[in-house]
Amino acid sequence: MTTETEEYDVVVLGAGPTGENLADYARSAGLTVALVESELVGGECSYWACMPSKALLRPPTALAEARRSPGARQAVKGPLDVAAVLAHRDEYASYWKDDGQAAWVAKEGIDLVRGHGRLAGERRVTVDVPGGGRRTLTARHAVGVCTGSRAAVPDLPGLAEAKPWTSREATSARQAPGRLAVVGGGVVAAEMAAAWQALGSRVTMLVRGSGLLARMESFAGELVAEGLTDAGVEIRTGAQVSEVRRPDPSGPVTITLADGGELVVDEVLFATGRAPRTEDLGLETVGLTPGQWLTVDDTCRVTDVPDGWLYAAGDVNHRALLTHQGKYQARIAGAAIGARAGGQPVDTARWGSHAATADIDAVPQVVFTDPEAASVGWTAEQAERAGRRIRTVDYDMSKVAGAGLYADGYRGRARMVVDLDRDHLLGVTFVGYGVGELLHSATVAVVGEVPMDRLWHAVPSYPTISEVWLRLLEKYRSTAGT
Ligand SMILES: Cc1cc2nc3c(=O)[nH]c(=O)nc-3n(C[C@H](O)[C@H](O)[C@H](O)COP(=O)(O)OP(=O)(O)OC[C@H]3O[C@@H](n4cnc5c(N)ncnc54)[C@H](O)[C@@H]3O)c2cc1C
Ligand SMILES: NC(=O)c1ccc[n+]([C@@H]2O[C@H](COP(=O)([O-])OP(=O)(O)OC[C@H]3O[C@@H](n4cnc5c(N)ncnc54)[C@H](O)[C@@H]3O)[C@@H](O)[C@H]2O)c1
Repeated sequence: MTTETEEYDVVVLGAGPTGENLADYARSAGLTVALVESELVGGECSYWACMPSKALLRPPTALAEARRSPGARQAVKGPLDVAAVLAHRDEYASYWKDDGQAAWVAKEGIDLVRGHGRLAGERRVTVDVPGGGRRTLTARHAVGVCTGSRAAVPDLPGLAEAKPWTSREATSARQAPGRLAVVGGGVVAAEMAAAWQALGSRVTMLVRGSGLLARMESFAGELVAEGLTDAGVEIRTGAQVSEVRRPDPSGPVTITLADGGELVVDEVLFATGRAPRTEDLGLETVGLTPGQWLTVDDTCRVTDVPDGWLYAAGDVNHRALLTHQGKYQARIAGAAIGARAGGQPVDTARWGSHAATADIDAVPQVVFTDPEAASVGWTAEQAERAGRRIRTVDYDMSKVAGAGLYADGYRGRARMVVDLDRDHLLGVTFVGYGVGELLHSATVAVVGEVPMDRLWHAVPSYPTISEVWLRLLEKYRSTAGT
């Protein structure tokens, strides 16, 4: 076993979107960087999450959009070409090969170290390299943990032996199962139910709560559920799975529910949340508990480790489990590491260059179902829980001229949450066709804390779906003081 020690300014564990960006920003600050990856450079997002899932969802949505447009509808003659969709997905997952991203890492002057990395005490990392052997890396300034998350599957009788799908199989499967059960009511569950129903499966969602997308405004889950039901998905709420059996490994799965009911399907997807990839990371060598999410300050420094050399960004710190937020944290942490290494001032004030702020107060998210659900910032309930004095304004998006032109029979709803004391928006939610691309306007308004009277002067183009902004603001002004 090799024990040679190699020294870098910064060692980054995990080359997902967060680790790649942290390495890049630390390198841009003039630091030497080693980036350690045990699977594929690009992480979950590139191969088993964002990219393949969106590649599966876009073609059915495009087809549905054509069918909602008179004239185009008549030109759509046949069904979805499932083989072509799956081929498109394979291309977007780079055929599960990371040559392109590894080449980018090399071009940026970052040293890629392949293998499983673990902390081995302060500023020290060991890497078990493929084919045997171990490398030891030390970091002069910082170690960044960007090891992401994995699917969390509950401990139910028979489940492990039944080999359920997780998000990995749901995004990489080569054919649609005849009958698919989806357990969970979050984003993965809703998106994957939409995708596989469109690709030919008969999908049943088993949701233990009362509806979908519980973290968004409740109308988001309701309208997305309506869309899924219209597409043929059966949604059972209040459905708690108690047991799963697959006696013949190549046969069907029997799911038993807590109320005694049974469901027989060809595959079952557990989309029941995420767990941190920290259980085999040597956390115990720096006084932390293996398997925990890593708590960080706003510069992404792990708070429970003295001397401020350990950073954690992306899913693993549990602040906002989204690629764009992991990359944002990486930009902030990379800049903070660079500034601290160079003895420069660090601006940790809210919205400062070294303080992640948006990942708590202004997280944008698009759920790529049909209709889409898009939100940024706080829901009315979150704002009220935080003790803010708010007013919510809702608008039926079907009344917007641009929405009617966009799709026949447009269905959708928008809400803005106004902070009455600070006079700006705390959150905005849009649900409807094509609203994903509308979301960034709301993100700018929330992050910029644009005063409501100034927002009035942000005139949306006619006739676009964005005109919903005008309608919301008109309603807000006409009901002022109510
Ligand atoms: C089905 C699905 C769809 C999604 N869709 C979206 C979307 O549309 N938009 C969006 O913003 N987010 C989406 N997400 C969330 C997004 O995938 C994650 O937020 C994102 O991947 C987190 O990036 P990360 O770099 O923190 O972690 P990851 O992408 O998980 O990368 C971590 C990397 O670390 C490596 N690693 C782990 N442990 C070690 C170790 N000990 N040594 C070396 N390497 C290690 C892993 O192999 C991996 O490559 C989706 C998630 C799922 C499951
Ligand atoms: N388009 C996007 O931005 C996108 C897409 C997919 C995933 N993601 C991100 O990935 C993360 C993971 O998504 P997710 O959907 O797996 O998690 P989630 O936390 O959003 O949803 C988990 C769901 O599973 C249910 N659940 C949890 N434990 C259960 C159990 N034991 N039995 C039955 N139901 C159970 C929860 O009630 C919830 O409905 C999210 O934070 C999400 O933001 C984002």
